[in-house]
Amino acid sequence: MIFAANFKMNHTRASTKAYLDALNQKLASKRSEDRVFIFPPSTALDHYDGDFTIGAQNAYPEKNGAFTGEIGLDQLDEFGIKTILIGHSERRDILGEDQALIAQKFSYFKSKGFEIIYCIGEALEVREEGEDTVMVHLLSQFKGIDLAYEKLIIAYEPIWAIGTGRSAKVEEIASTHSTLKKHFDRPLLYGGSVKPANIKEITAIEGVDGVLVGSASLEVESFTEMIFC
Ligand SMILES: O=C[C@H](O)COP(=O)(O)O
Repeated sequence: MIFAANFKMNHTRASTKAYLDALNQKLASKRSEDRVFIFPPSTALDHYDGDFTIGAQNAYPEKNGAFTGEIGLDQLDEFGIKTILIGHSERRDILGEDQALIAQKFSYFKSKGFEIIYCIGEALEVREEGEDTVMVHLLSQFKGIDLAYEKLIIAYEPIWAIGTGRSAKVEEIASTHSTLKKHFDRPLLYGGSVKPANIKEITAIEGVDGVLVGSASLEVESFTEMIFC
């Protein structure tokens, strides 16, 4: 099982270090087959020792250059970062990343051998049109994405469940994951209001290979409670 924490625009260098120190103490008894990823803000990227993988929430698909406000490969290399989130709905909807840029990022970081957690998800109005419409939308988000890439992990995150405290229903997750998995043979995470109260039922669903957690990962106690569920 994969447990990934996306801090989004939360935590600092200091609080991330404190979080990871506390996490390390708890991971000693982690199931060996489980993997833990932490995606802190870019300002907190650094070399950290521990049984977890640190990843970048975002980066520009260039080594370096005139890209004001961005970080690129050079800045990730400095801290040995080789894992990245791409396609998160907040990058798509708030930061305006279109599929062309997302695919460009995917191709670039794939060419550099990065492990990629690639995010897809639909808005409520798409979900309300039914499963067939949802699937057409989700599959459209794979345009330009190599689904056979061996370092690819996919995260299905219904946008209407993100940050709402209400995850998708078990049957919705089961059905969507089952259909998606007909299109690729890669780990598939669920994200969208995962928390200690629902982690057991969500990770028990066939086709769920892990979770990508936002709000409920911000406190180390909550995140580790889910890892040891
Ligand atoms: O990347 C994490 C997802 O956006 C889920 O966020 P959430 O757990 O706060 O709903």
